[in-house]
Amino acid sequence: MTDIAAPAVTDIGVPTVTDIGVPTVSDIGVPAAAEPLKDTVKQPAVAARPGALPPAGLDARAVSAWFGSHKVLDRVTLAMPAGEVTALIGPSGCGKSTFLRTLNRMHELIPAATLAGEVLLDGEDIYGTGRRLTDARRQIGMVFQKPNPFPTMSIYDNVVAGLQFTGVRVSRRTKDDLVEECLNRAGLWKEVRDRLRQPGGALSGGQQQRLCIARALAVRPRVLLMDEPCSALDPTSTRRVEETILELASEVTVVIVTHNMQQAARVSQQCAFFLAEQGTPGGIVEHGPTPALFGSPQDERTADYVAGRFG
Ligand SMILES: Nc1ncnc2c1ncn2[C@@H]1O[C@H](COP(=O)(O)OP(=O)(O)OP(=O)(O)O)[C@@H](O)[C@H]1O
Repeated sequence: MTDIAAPAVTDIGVPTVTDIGVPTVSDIGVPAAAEPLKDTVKQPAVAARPGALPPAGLDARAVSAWFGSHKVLDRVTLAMPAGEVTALIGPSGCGKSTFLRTLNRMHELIPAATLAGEVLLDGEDIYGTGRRLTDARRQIGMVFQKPNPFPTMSIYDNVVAGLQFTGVRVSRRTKDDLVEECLNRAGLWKEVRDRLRQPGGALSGGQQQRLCIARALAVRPRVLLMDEPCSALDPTSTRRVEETILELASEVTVVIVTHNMQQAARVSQQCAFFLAEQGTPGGIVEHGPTPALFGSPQDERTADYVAGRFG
C-alpha cells in the first residue's frame, strides 16, 4: 500500500476531505468460483433516490503512470462494465492501487505523479479538456483500506459529510431520508438506526467500513472504487462488507483491489490480473470474466498466481 492509497489518516486519526473521496467546496464552487455468499438478502429498495443516475461503465485506455521518472504502469487498457464488480488482483507493487487512483483522478494529487491515456466514464474522458477534477471525484467515489470515518462526528453526520463538503444544501427531511437510504444500502441501517447520534468512531471496524461506504454513496456516485476494503477487517466483518458489495453492484459499478483471491472470486464478475515483472512497469497480463480467469486462465503466469504459486 502506498502513501496516498492509504487513507492518509493523519497522526490524530482524522481523515481529510480528500481521504473520503469527495471534492471540496472550493474545488467545485458549488456543490472460480468460490462458494457464493449465503444470506445475501437485498435490503429493501429505497423507492425514490433523487439525483441518482444509473451505474456508469469505466473504460481505461492505454493508461500509463509515473512517479517522477519511475514508470509504474504501462498502457493499461481495461473495460469495467456498468453495474458489475471488477476485481484487480496481482502481487504487491504491480500498480493496482496506482491504476485505481487514475480512475478518479486521485493519482494527480501526488507530487511528481503524471499519467498518459484516457479514462472514459460512460464514453467521456474524465481527463478531457474542460472536464473538472471535482466532477470525476463526485461521480467516482472511493473507499480505502483502513476505515476512516470522522471519529468524533456522529454516525448521521458522517453519512452526510460528503454533501457538506460539496456544498450541496438539502432539507432536514431529505437528509434523514438520505441517511436511512445510504445506511440501508451499505447494510448498516438495522445495526445503527437507534444510535445515529453516537460517534462514528465507536463502531466496530467492519461497521466503520460500512459507514464509509454509506458516506461514499451519499454523494450519489456512479462508480465506487475500493482499495482493499477488507484488509483491516476480521472474517465476519469481511463477509458483511462482501455482502454489501454484492448488494450494491447493480446500482453502482464497483472496482475493487484485493489480495484475497477467494474474495475476488466471491464478489466480482470481471477480474484483471496485474503484474510488474523484474523492474518493468505494471500491466495487465489477462482479464475477463472471473470464473474463466480462475477456472481456465490462458496465461501461465495467471495460472501460477491464482493457484498461489507466487505473489
Ligand atoms: N507515492 C508514491 N511515490 C513514489 N512511488 C510510488 C508511490 N506510490 C506507489 N509507488 C510505486 O509504484 C509502484 C506501484 O505501487 P502500487 O501501490 O500501485 O502497487 P500495488 O499493486 O497496489 O501494491 P500493493 O498491493 O502492495 O498495495 C510501486 O513500485 C510503488 O513503489
